[in-house]
Amino acid sequence: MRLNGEISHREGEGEGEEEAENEVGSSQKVVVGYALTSKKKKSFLQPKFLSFARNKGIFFVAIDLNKPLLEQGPFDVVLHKLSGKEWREVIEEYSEKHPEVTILDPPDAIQHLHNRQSMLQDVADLNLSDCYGKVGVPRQLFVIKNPSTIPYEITKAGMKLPLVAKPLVVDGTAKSHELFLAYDEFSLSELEPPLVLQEFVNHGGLLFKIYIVGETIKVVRRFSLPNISEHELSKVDGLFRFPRVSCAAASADEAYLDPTIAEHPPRSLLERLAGELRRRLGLHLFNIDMIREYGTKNVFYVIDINYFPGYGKMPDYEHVFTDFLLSLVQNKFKKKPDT
Ligand SMILES: O=P(O)(O)O[C@@H]1[C@@H](O)[C@H](OP(=O)(O)O)[C@@H](OP(=O)(O)O)[C@@H](O)[C@H]1OP(=O)(O)O
Ligand SMILES: Nc1ncnc2c1ncn2[C@@H]1O[C@H](COP(=O)(O)OP(=O)(O)O)[C@@H](O)[C@H]1O
Ligand SMILES: [Mg+2]
Ligand SMILES: [Mg+2]
Repeated sequence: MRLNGEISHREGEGEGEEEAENEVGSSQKVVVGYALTSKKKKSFLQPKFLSFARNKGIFFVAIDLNKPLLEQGPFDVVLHKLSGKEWREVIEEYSEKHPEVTILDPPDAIQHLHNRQSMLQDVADLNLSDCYGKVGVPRQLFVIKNPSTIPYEITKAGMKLPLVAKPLVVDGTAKSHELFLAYDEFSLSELEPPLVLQEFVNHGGLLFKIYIVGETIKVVRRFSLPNISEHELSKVDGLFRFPRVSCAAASADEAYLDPTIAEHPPRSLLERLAGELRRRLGLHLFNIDMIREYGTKNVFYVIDINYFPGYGKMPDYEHVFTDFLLSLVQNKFKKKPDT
């Protein structure tokens, strides 16, 4: 946290700084260095968010990727979502030299979500169930090399068709979102490993996106793939690629839906799941794609976890994010030994 006069270059320098002090009633400021793609910057650093944050004394400063990070700042927080080993090394070196700066989030924790096997392992290990419901992971099989063994492996594992085939690696490229529905096990050998094959779970065509920002949880509904009946399964064979059916445009929050399908997961279950995942994953910023097994009251499956997702689409994100950033820095301030 910076006190008056310590600020170097920052986003919108000088604009509204006076208001910031009047508004915030303090001369404390928080400087957040960010390294984001231009797409992410556009969707996340919306003008309304920047001005709201500035009025709370939070300033966003673009990290210059053409200059050494160690020569930039000073920052209270570094917020990043860039791919590649080189960037990971830059952030790791910076974090070692600046333990006082909060890195959102540590690269090795983010890396955990770049593989669809390690991504869901913590949920599987949790085996979360209480009087409010149960959270698991669909049965899945990982295919690392030879696709010709898939039919045998599927049968041996007793996996139920249809299956969803997903690239094992999630690296922000469009390829990592190329998903297929397989109605028979033989067509799967056409796919290119490494893959994860997940049992398709009927869920009434609705998915819950559980956004996590530190301790805050926000749930939104999105349309999803429709149920697949036994009859359809008996008549259809083959492999079908499908688009990103649950993207932001597929919001179901305003739609009239069957309450047994659309009722949000119990809050207590979400609090436990979010708390456990925050701790085990070591992440502050992620969302969880969760589905309710069709016909059950509260049997849920986590099918995807995303690092630093599209918070710009999350209701009230300006307030949630600024409160989160302030709490991060204030908690750090409290922990500082009296100097
Ligand atoms: O994988 P999903 O469920 O579509 O969520 C995406 C995803 O997190 C995506 O990141 P990446 O996997 O392409 O790196 C996000 O893109 P941005 O980082 O550019 O925002 C999407 O925003 C996520 O969508 P959503 O926020 O609806 O979960
Ligand atoms: N096991 C599954 N059962 C039913 N539908 C699924 C399953 N896995 C994925 N889907 C559907 O496919 C969509 C994308 O899958 P997901 O694992 O979230 O990949 P991505 O990272 O590309 O979002 C989900 O939003 C959901 O509609
Ligand atoms: Mg998803
Ligand atoms: Mg995803």
